[in-house]
Amino acid sequence: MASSQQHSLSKVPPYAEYQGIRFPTAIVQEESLDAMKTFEIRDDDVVIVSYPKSGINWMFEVVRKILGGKIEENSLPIGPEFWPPEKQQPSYIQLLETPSPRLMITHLQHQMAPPGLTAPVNKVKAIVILRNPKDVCVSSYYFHQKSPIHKTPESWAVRNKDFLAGKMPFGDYFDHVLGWWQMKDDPHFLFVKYEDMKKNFHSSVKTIAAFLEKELTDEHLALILNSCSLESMRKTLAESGTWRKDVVRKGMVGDWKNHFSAEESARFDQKYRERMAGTGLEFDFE
Ligand SMILES: Nc1ncnc2c1ncn2[C@@H]1O[C@H](COP(=O)(O)OS(=O)(=O)O)[C@@H](OP(=O)(O)O)[C@H]1O
Repeated sequence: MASSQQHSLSKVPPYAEYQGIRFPTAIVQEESLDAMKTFEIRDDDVVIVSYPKSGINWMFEVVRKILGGKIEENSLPIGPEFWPPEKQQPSYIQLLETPSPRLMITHLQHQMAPPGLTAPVNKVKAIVILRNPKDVCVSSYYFHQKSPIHKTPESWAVRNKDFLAGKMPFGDYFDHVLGWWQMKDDPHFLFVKYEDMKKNFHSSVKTIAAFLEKELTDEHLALILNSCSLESMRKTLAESGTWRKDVVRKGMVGDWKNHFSAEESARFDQKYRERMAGTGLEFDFE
């Protein structure tokens, strides 16, 4: 991966590799990835982690509304590895200058994350949002057709194969999920599945608030449930005038059934069994 201070969207190739992982060069630069090795995580940081298209924006809205105050007022989903083209400086520098408490997101794999996030002595609170790979694959297929930072998939069949082969921005889905799953017994980590949020949003929000040590009044809870519903978020993000305008699409579990052939599904199932066997990690696919 070549480092570049000039990274207007039209001039860069869509992806470059860093330590064997593909990154969208329009928003992730080598300098930022290098900086992750020493980027300081603070004890009172809250970090949301996900593989792309797993619901990180949904989780971000929920968490910022639970935390309230300055975090709710000021926060945009900023990842320390990002360098949005419209910004003069990389996000990690902006985050260094951000007063505590900070709320940030990351799509980095476990081994590339700032060491303070995964160290045994960490005090940070990290929430990992996970989603079944079939729906993630479909979500990426549509998002990458719209997003200027991604290559438009050649076809559904190619996207399906590339996803299983791990040829995706931010790397292989299974590597990503299994890397972070190593933290499952760490009390500073909370793992939440997209499918569980869909099934019982009310209890998911309460679990997340308890993890963040925030008491929610009934009124506050109702406000979160309402403002983070699929339709509310569709409206607010569509009006955001940012890349987030295309984030909310169907927002359902099982859309893969409208896209996968029987053969594609069987290939996914086999890969899933191979990679997930013995991890105890299971998803609802329906
Ligand atoms: N409120 C709410 N409820 C349910 N689902 C929601 C919500 N907000 C976002 N979404 C769905 O999350 C998918 C986008 O994931 P990410 O936010 O991780 O995308 S990104 O990686 O930041 O581009 C994308 O999934 P798909 O609809 O399957 O494409 C969004 O629709």
